[in-house]
Amino acid sequence: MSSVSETSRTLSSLEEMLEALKQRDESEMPKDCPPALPFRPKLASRTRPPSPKRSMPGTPEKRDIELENGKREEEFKGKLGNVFGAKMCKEVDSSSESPYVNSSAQKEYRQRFWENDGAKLDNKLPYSLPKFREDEWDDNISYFIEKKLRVWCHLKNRQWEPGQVQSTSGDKASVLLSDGSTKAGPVLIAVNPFKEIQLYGSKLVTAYKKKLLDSPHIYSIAETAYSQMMEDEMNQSIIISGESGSGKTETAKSAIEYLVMISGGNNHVESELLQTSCILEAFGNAKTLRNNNSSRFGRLIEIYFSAEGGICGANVQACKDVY
Ligand SMILES: Nc1ncnc2c1ncn2[C@@H]1O[C@H](COP(=O)(O)OP(=O)(O)OP(=O)(O)O)[C@@H](O)[C@H]1O
Repeated sequence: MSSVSETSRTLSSLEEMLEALKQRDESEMPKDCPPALPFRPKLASRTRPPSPKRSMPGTPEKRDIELENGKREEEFKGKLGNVFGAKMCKEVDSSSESPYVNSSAQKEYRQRFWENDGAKLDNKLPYSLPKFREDEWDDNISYFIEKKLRVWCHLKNRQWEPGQVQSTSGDKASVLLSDGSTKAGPVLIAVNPFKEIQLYGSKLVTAYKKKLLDSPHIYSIAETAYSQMMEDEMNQSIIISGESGSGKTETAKSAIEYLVMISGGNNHVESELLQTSCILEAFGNAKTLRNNNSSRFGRLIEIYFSAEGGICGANVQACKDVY
């Protein structure tokens, strides 16, 4: 009985307090104040609304874009074609996440590293480190223009948009903004066979290297990347994506195997790469319903090649956990 009376006393005092607060709010509220907005219910699921920073570009028809110098300039559909508009872009802030960032601060850092430690380190290593090159930015730009490649531009409104470099002058480039679409290189769709198949090995490597075979294969993708790298002297990327257990790790190993074999068979680097893999897998793999040896982390593998096309080093980075 005593607990019931205690509860009713607490409730009534709470009600009194709420009433007092309500009266105070009403007395402070201006007479012509609009009614309060309806209560916004919480999202039922755990889905997050899209971040405005990552939102997709809007319609390319006619937009007002703030330029680097603070002026605003209208961008018209069809000024230089049907879908594109042209604008000037400057070198972007080095703190941003663009893969195309090549700010003066970064250049200075790499130059300092190379002058102080890089050269000493290079003498000790069994392979050569990639050298610092002053003209790296210019090289990239002329390559992008020639190949009509898209670049990501950081606009003044903090949005990223893809565009095509048209010309350069000094530290500025004239970029034709696109409607948000872009294209990638060749795409391979591979199905995990879940059994040993006779589709790998040195004979097939030779066949793909000599272009005797052109059927879809990870060797064919690796061959294209390698020959484009040698031809254009530009970095190439192979992105392997798919659901858990689809065979990404095994496919990556086949790509490395191919690159090692066609570049002169530097077994030293290959064995080190595979050993690194063992250590990473020991710490970062787990058995799941889909895969007995599932990598619970992403992997960025960089392979460095000499000008002659031989492998001279590699770098493996484990990225964030996968959920
Ligand atoms: N090309 C292949 N030939 C034969 N078996 C394969 C092949 N690719 C994958 N497998 C089999 O499928 C299993 C899962 O492959 P893998 O670990 O490469 O998948 P994954 O996509 O990396 O998975 P996760 O994202 O979970 O790490 C392998 O352990 C192997 O048994």
